[in-house]
Amino acid sequence: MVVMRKPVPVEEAVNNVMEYSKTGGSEFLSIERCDGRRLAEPIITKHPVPPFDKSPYDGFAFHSRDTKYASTTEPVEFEVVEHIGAGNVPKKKLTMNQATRIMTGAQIPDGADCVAMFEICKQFERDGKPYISLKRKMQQEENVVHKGSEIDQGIELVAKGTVINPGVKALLATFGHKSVHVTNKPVVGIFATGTELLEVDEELEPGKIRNSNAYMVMSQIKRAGGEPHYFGKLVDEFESSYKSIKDKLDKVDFLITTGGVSVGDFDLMPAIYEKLHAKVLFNKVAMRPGSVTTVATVGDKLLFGLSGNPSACYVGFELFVRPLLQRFLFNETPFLKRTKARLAEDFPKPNPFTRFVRGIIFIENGQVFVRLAGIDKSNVVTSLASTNGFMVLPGGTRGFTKGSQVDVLWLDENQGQDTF
Ligand SMILES: Nc1nc2c(c(=O)[nH]1)N[C@H]1C(S)=C(S)[C@@H](COP(=O)(O)OP(=O)(O)OC[C@H]3O[C@@H](n4cnc5c(N)ncnc54)[C@H](O)[C@@H]3O)O[C@H]1N2
Ligand code: MOO
Ligand SMILES: [Mg+2]
Repeated sequence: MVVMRKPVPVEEAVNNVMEYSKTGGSEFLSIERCDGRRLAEPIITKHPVPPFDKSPYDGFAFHSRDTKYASTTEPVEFEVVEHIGAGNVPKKKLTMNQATRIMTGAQIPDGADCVAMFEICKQFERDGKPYISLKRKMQQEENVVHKGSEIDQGIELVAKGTVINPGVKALLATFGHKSVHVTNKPVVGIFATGTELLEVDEELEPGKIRNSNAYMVMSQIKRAGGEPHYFGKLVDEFESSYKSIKDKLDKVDFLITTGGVSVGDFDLMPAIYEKLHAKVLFNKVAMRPGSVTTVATVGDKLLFGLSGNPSACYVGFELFVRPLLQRFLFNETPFLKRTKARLAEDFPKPNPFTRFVRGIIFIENGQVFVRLAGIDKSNVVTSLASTNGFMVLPGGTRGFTKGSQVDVLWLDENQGQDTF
């Protein structure tokens, strides 16, 4: 007789799993190879930015007091005593009515407090020497970018756990990080269970299907910042499956199996958990799809028994595995981003359990909408390719009409949130 399982509310199940979360270690990577990884330490400014007073324009630097009486009728004249480009340091200290020809990004010479752009200066020569004249007053500090005006030294700019994007990269380079301290990727092992499974390069045979879950889950692991280790597929045979799973447990940070978690005669995972002396946190969640999702611990390792049905497997990963991987990577907002969206079509099915419908979230006229990505069945695989989020339809409802407001979870969004 099949033992009845007690469904746990999804939020309770997620929070229960998160109690077993752990953070990972860290490693150094070259600045060229750290894209998409997360910082293992904050970026703290090592020096002021900019590190010296500089010119924002190509023009002439001089002292503004010399322009006090400048006008269209009485232009002021400066002798140009030096010429510097960015990267060169001015050697001359300017005195009255002297100017330096200066390029964008070059250091302001001593004795100057402003820069006039080429466009407002008239250039000429007298006795073989370069001169300029100017018909307007300049303000003190006009067109000077001051040392530290962007940011001072010793300030935390980017928090630990932040994803290294091109902007973060610019800061790493600005402050001289040739190698970057990043969080380790969690190593996630995968077994796909099922005698019916063929490998991806095998021809179809009667009663068999190709193993899509393993490749889908590997890709989900990568998207969540982890490193997948695929250990192959297991036929539904107890001893060999038990042994393979036991052998690999201490080689990974997390272990995922797909299939074999329900109540079928060849669903071996419940018996395998028992023989492993695993503590089963739950084996039924009040949600669709993925109600059979099982999470267990063996020592300090978490085992995720995801459903064999592709859509259920996909949802189970995003709700239960992803936040743990994010936490491992020091992400302070490990849960999927949740916002409101309007249903772009009717969804007439009643919901005994909370439903996570694979959806396409889109924006039209500034409003967020969501529509079905395809057939809403646990055993389908075809709706997953266009899925970019889940509609969250609460249990105990009789369906939803077009235009209703529902919660959506965003899958491609890096900016998560700190609660489920
Ligand atoms: N009497 C009951 N039967 C079922 C229940 C139940 O409560 N009582 N739950 C149903 C629900 S809900 C789901 S979901 C499935 C879960 O099944 P399992 O997790 O045990 O998975 P399997 O039986 O191994 O396979 C189910 C289905 O998925 C296909 N599959 C498996 N692995 C893969 C793979 N790697 N790639 C692609 N497809 C895969 C498999 O061939 C089956 O068709 O149980 C219901 N039954
Ligand atoms: O676990 Mo099942 O996915 O509810 O169809
Ligand atoms: Mg089964």
